Amino acid sequence: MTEYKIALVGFGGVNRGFAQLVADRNAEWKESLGFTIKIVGVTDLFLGSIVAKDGLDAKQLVDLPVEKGAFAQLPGGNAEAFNETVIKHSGADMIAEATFTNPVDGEPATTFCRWALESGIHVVTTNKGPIALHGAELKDLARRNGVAFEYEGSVMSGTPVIRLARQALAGVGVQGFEGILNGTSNYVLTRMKDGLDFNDAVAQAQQLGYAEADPTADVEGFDVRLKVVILANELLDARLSVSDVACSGISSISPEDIAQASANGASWKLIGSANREVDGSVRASVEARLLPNSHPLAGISGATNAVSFNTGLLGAVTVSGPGAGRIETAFALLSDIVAIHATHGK
Ligand SMILES: NC(=O)c1ccc[n+]([C@@H]2O[C@H](COP(=O)([O-])OP(=O)(O)OC[C@H]3O[C@@H](n4cnc5c(N)ncnc54)[C@H](O)[C@@H]3O)[C@@H](O)[C@H]2O)c1
Ligand SMILES: N[C@@H](CCO)C(=O)O
Repeated sequence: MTEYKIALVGFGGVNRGFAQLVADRNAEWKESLGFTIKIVGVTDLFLGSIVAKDGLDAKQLVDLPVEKGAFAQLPGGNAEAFNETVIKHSGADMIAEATFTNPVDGEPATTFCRWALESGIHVVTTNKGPIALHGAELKDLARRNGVAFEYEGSVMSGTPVIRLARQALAGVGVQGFEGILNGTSNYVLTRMKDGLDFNDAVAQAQQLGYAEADPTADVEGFDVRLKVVILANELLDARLSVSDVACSGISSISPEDIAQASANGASWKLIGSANREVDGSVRASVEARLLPNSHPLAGISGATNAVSFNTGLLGAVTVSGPGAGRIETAFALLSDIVAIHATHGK
């Protein structure tokens, strides 16, 4: 029986959700997936860090209070976040990187991924920064070190998109895509339609664990821009940079705009898209669009996301499911580990 030793880097909503899955389902995974997970280290800027090569009690981790330096309350724990020690020296086979997404330079998460990959440690991550901004370098680093770099949760949370398109749609001829790729902004637009004020709707999305550390990234389209870059580079071989993608958000949409759209049988949606042009180049954008209610994306509500791939052989192929959420995104980490088990399993 395979037992994967994992270190959790960042212990906010997503990795705490992952610890919850481990606490609840490890025994079941032994039967259904052929492996179990042992958490051997955790590090978080706010909570501190802890290493236990014999394994930590996942339930105890889940129940840890969200207080500065809280890991010091556990035997062997420390109030300081010894990120490098936990990543390189906890004895982990893999790290689950889930610190905040930095849309400017992808740091410090990119450095955390490099430390792991250079040390021959697999990386699973839900963080969009390292992939959108340094994806080619990190994939190459993983390949050269014989380890995996998996990031299914970086787009549409636990809903399968990246591996689905990469594997199940291989050969179908993906020409482009358009989608609702941010849970927070779609939740905000939906709640505004119900009559809630913009700021209250954003606060609710934060409460529910959907929003970025700085929700400006959600409502101004920056988060979708990273996801468009990730999908375009992955599926259209586009080699796009963030600066190649024109980007605007939803913050200028007023309650009156939303009411008027409803009266006219239409809905405002934040749409990320990319398409291959006749000359082979890829054009991508993020913008709020007014969709008639007959449009397949118009009825996608709340934190649900959807992406429609324009393919040569099948026409439109649309995937819809949760776009954000702690447990939903923690599942993406599990799906990455399942993929690693299939390709690198012991
Ligand atoms: N929550 C979601 O629905 C969701 C969905 C998909 C992807 N993501 C991405 O997953 C990642 C984690 O999301 P989350 O909701 O858990 O965020 P979060 O803000 O709840 O947790 C992030 C944690 O990282 C820690 N951290 C920040 N800087 C650090 C550093 N330098 N060293 C160590 N720890 C550090 C913070 O203290 C915090 O506890 C983010 O990159 C986010 O964009 C989140
Ligand atoms: N803040 C992001 C998390 C998922 O990437 C969202 O709301 O979609």
